[in-house]
Amino acid sequence: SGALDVERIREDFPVLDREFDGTQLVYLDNAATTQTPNRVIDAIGDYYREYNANVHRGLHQLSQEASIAYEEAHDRVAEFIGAAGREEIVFTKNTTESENLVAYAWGLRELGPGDTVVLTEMEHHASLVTWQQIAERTGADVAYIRVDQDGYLDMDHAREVIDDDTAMLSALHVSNTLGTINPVADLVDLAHDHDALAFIDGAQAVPNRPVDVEAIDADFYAFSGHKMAGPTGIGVLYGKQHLLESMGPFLYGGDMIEKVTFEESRWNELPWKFEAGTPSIAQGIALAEACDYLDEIGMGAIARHENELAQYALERFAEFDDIETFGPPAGEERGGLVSFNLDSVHAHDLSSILNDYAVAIRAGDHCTQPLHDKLGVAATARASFYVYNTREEIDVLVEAIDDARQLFA
Ligand SMILES: Cc1ncc(COP(=O)(O)O)c(CN[C@@H]2CONC2=O)c1O
Repeated sequence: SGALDVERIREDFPVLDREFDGTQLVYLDNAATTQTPNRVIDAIGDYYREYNANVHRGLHQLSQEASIAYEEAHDRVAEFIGAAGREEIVFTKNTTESENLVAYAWGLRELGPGDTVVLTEMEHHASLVTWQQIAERTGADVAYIRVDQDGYLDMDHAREVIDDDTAMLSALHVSNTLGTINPVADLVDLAHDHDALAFIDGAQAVPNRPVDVEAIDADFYAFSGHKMAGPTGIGVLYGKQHLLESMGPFLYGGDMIEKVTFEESRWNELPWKFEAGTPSIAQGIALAEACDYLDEIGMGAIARHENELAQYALERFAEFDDIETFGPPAGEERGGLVSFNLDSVHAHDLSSILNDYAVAIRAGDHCTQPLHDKLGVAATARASFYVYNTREEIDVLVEAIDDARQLFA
């Protein structure tokens, strides 16, 4: 579809009308969390107002309605990412829990001395720390695919690092710090060439661009609802059915069982085996609504819009010789974010000054401390864009940065 009708889209997001001391909010922290459209907010309200009940088919009408809506939300998410069906869609709390589920339920049992988990230098702590810990517990090793000076994965190094000792590759689809879009299908092929599994962290991809997990051929794929116009408290783990069937549960308790005796327990069918206890029912139902909302805009159009804004931000930043930007060079496609530093002002100071102008960005390490060490910076400022952002908002950001520059001159 064509360009986004941003003005019309903005009407769906009440929070964008916020003003601080008469200054209109400019929300540019979407890689951290996106705002929530009325339709998604209403989906949550409707659940609690009209059919709040515990799920897994209690024998009364409300529970039937809640169960069906919650289960069908899995079908909708499967369709959104090109998965076969609900058996491959586990609802978790967030991307982090999805990563931990695989690390514990697959890694603890399958990894041992001599095995290697291959990560990338740009990994988010959700995967990097998780696999680092599981490797330590199992005696496995961890290796990192290098990132080059333009913020791209060094694929020659990837071909070297991924070898017959590799048991698992865990890689970002899109970097939340660099904006780099990784060649995930090629990475998965490399892992499969060496009989390794591949886990793709899609937290910054599913919300922002078309994702087809079967085309990528990922064994596992994770993302969060709150980064795709959905609520917090809901994340997704996609897993190939035969792998999820072969894995033991991650969390134990009610709903994830089929039969329990004093001697033993048998597990429920997929995906419920991995959904112990009362799930985030309203959030799961609202996530399906978010999928509808985004599909109506068009994921391809969203990716183009975000890249255009990122390129415009790079263009504006390039007007100043004291702004260093990170990630792929201007003109090369990237995710909808730009991390940058202003020479004379620490990212934290810049972020708090921008807040005085009602401009919301994020400053820090973005849960990629090893990458920041490699970049030689303690922190970066990051502007990240979504469907409701405009070029004019980037102009406001640049003007506010200029005021900050004067303040510290
Ligand atoms: C690439 C990536 N992986 C995993 C996560 C973890 O997601 P959850 O917090 O939903 O488990 C994030 C969150 N992004 C962080 C959160 O804030 N700012 C960021 O860039 C992320 O960007």
